[in-house]
Amino acid sequence: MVRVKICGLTNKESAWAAVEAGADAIGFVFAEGRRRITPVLAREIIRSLPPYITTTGVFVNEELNQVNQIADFCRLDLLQLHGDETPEYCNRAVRPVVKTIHMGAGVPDDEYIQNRYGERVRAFLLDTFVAGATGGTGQTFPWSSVQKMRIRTPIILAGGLHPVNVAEAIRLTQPFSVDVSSGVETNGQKDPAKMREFVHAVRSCSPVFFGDPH
Ligand SMILES: O=C(O)c1ccccc1N[C@@H]1O[C@H](COP(=O)(O)O)[C@@H](O)[C@H]1O
Repeated sequence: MVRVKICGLTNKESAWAAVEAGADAIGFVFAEGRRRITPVLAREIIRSLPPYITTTGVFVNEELNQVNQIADFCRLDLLQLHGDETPEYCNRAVRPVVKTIHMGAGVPDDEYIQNRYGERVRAFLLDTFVAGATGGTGQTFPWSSVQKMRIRTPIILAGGLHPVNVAEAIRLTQPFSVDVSSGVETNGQKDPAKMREFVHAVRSCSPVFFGDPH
């Protein structure tokens, strides 16, 4: 079953709507941008959640002590790092790390990435490279490039997914999980109906893995 993470939640109502839509994981952005949330509010939301929902904090080139403090304060389960964080940085994080690979027109040097980060991260998140941005852009990248990659660590597919395109994205990339932010928003706010449609689309197409998913 392909897991679903809904990211960029900024208030309790939308976090609960994501959970009620069936998301396995939810994400809070602590980096600059319109979806930024304060640690105090994120902690309050996380404390209110039911069990078995994985909570993720999104950071971009943040000072490591600050990341670790926020992780402890909010009781985050995972850290999603979207900048130039090194393997050593990932090693010293107090929570398991999901490291983003920004996908451009071609296939990245995935063997190099796997060798550097593979032992230090829980998963790689593939997001679209957009000049001047670090994530949450709503832009897709060519999914066919994922088929050429030899990453052995679980892959989370992100970047411009929405309820209509996610089934095709899963078919082409066979990820462990998908991650969405812009594609379940209306006028910049999380839309409960779109979140439900997104989860439904993923559940309707998810194959059962018996092999080695990535
Ligand atoms: O959502 C943001 O504002 C954000 C800011 C900085 C880094 C990452 C961010 N979000 C992540 O970006 C991807 C793709 O989002 P989208 O679906 O294309 O809008 C996703 O993993 C978000 O977690």
